[in-house]
Order: sequence, then structure tokens, then C-alpha cells
Amino acid sequence: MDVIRVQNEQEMSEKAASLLFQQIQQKPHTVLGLATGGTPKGTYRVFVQKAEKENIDLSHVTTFNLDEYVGLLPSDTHSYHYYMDEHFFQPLRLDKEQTYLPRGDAPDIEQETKRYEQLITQHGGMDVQLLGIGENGHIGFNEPGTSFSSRTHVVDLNESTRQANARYFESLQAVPKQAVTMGIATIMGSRQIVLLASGERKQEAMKRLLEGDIDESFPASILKKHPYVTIIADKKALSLVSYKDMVRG
Ligand SMILES: N[C@@H]1[C@@H](O)[C@H](O)[C@@H](COP(=O)(O)O)O[C@@H]1O
Repeated sequence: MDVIRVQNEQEMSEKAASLLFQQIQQKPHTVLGLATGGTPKGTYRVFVQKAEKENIDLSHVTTFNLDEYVGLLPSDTHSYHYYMDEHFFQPLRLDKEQTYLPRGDAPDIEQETKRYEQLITQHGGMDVQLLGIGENGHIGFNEPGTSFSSRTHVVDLNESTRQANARYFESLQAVPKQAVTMGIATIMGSRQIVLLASGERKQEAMKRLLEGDIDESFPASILKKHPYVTIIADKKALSLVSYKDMVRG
């Protein structure tokens, strides 16, 4: 894993957006794997600004998001569909046919997990997958204990994850109890992975990621087995990491 240490969230966002642009420049038909949460918002903002300013052609890009809450309509302001429309798809004027998320409102949710996994396969998998990290090491919504061989599936969200995400809802009760997420093997199938982390809230997770063992109790640890992972993290997120020699920037 290549670790790039940056000063702050802004620098993290600029570096991440640049990586995405480089990828698209090299391969206009790029399949991007996208993430939600607070962490990638800055990356999307910088990306949108640069795409507009430089009039970058994104017409051949396809996107697949990691996850979606079960039971929310795409029009629900708390859904990841809505988040992506607001921060990325609409500002970039991407077509519905180029942007995919699992449907949390599908009548047959198990069937939806299979459909989504097949769609990813049909598109040849992701070229670059953007990831955040949960405080408990989850990636996508793959909670601790998820099999490393998992494909897109339905998960019961941990109480700690629901609490961490309650800030986006009116109350903890309003946070859905389930989600559809790409599995860990689905994520690992991406040809490149870029994991972002910012702020003190992530310092324990980054320490365990960089210094701990590969274990299903900490889902992100599997990334150590991927040949092409770039971690872009700010000083605060890396403040507990003692393997300074792993860290450049
Ligand atoms: N499903 C998302 C993850 O993809 C994200 O990485 C995590 C961290 O979110 P944040 O970036 O807001 O800390 O939150 C959610 O659980």
C-alpha cells in the first residue's frame, strides 16, 4: 500500500481528484467505483470544479457506487442516490445510463444484489475504487466479521455504524437498519483502490489498518493483499501511526 500523508482534508481532496482525472485521461472509458459519506465530498467538489473549468469529457465514464440503504427511495434526501446526484452526477451532467447504485427500494432485495454484481461484471469491473473507512474498519457497508470472499449482499448495520451515520438523519431511529453493499471480494476486484481518511475520528482505524493483522474482524485490512492501493490521509488521521517509513508526503 502506498500511503500519501497530506496536511489536511483540502489537500487530500485535491490529490484524490487528480488521481481520478489522470485515470480518465489515460482511459476515457474508465469505470469508477464511488463512495459516499463525509470524506469524499471534497474530492467530488474539486473534481466538479476542474471538470467544468477544463471542459473534460466524461461521456465514456461509468460509475458504480459501493452501497445504498435498504428501504430508501432514490428521491429520499438521505439516500446515497440523492447524495450522488447532488454532489457528482447532476453537477457533471452525467446520464442515468452511466451511473449505477444498488436500489435500496427494490422489491426483491436479494435479487437486486445479484443484478448489481452482474452489472459490475458486465462492465469489466472497476478501474479505480474510491473508499472511505468506517471507524470500525468497515469499507462500503461491510461490517467487521464479513467474509473476505463476499460479493454484493444485504447487511445488518452495526449499532456503532448507525450512530456514526445518525448525524445525517433527524434521529438515530431514522437511520435504516440494513444496506446493500458491494462485497469485499467485489471491492478487491477493482484494478486500483484509493482509500481516503481525514480527521482524528479515523486515527484508530488508520493505525489498525497500517499496523494490524489481516483479519475479517477489521474489513479494511484485506487491502494489504491488493497490489495497487493508494491511501491518501491527512496528518490527523495518521497521528497514531508509528510506521513513519511507510508514509510519504
Ligand atoms: N457506507 C459509508 C462508507 O462508505 C463510508 O466510508 C463510511 C465513513 O463515512 P465518513 O466518510 O462520513 O466518515 O460511512 C458509511 O458507512
